[in-house]
Amino acid sequence: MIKAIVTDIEGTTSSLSFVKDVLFPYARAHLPDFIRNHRAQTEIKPLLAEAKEIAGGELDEEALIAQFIHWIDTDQKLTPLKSLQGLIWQDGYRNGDFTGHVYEDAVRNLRNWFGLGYKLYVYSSGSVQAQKLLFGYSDFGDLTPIFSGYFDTHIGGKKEAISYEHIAAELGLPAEQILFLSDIKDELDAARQAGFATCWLVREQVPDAGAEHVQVSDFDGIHL
Ligand SMILES: CSCCC(=O)C(=O)COP(=O)(O)O
Ligand SMILES: [Mg+2]
Repeated sequence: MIKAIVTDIEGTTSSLSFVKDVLFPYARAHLPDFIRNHRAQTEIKPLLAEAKEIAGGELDEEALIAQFIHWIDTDQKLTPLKSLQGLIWQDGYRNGDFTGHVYEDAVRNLRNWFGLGYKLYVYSSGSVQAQKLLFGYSDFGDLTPIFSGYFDTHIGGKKEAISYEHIAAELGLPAEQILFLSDIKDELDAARQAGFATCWLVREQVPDAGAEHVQVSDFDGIHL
């Protein structure tokens, strides 16, 4: 019996296009000045140091900026990049440059499940701050009250079964009582390996006849 639902964001609650065509370009455009203006701040310094370590070289500031831009362009799910993006997007949301895209069917069903007593969580490669911003400044207003918690790459990569084991431990629930929603098969495979129930959102994809996961075209197809 499902007691909690953990949802991915990009491609699941929210469109790929919002992330790729709105969020990533905004971060790409503002990242150079953001680093130049905030490099000495206590919140930023460790992110820059971690990024340099991942890049594996003694990068000066401009080379580091170029490295970050390359990581954005190649959609790398690296924790310091994701944290930095969250900080940059904060201004965009607060200034009203954009609101967080969430599909209507996702909002309606998440609200319904919340009302029925299911615990709702988010697990995304985007930082916890970025997740809270997207749902806090969503097209449907502030959706954060319906969520009980958020997980990002600090708990581990989304294609690693151990990450889902850690999430189940944090939730204090047996894995089989947790439903994971995602648009990426490798993530669903990892969750299934950890014992989670899974559901594959195939909104903009062709369904895969051979897949082990339940496939739905939107949240209306999910039956708990
Ligand atoms: C949290 S909003 C930005 C989404 C993002 O940066 C990203 O990498 C999407 O990853 P997801 O795990 O939600 O597919
Ligand atoms: Mg996704």
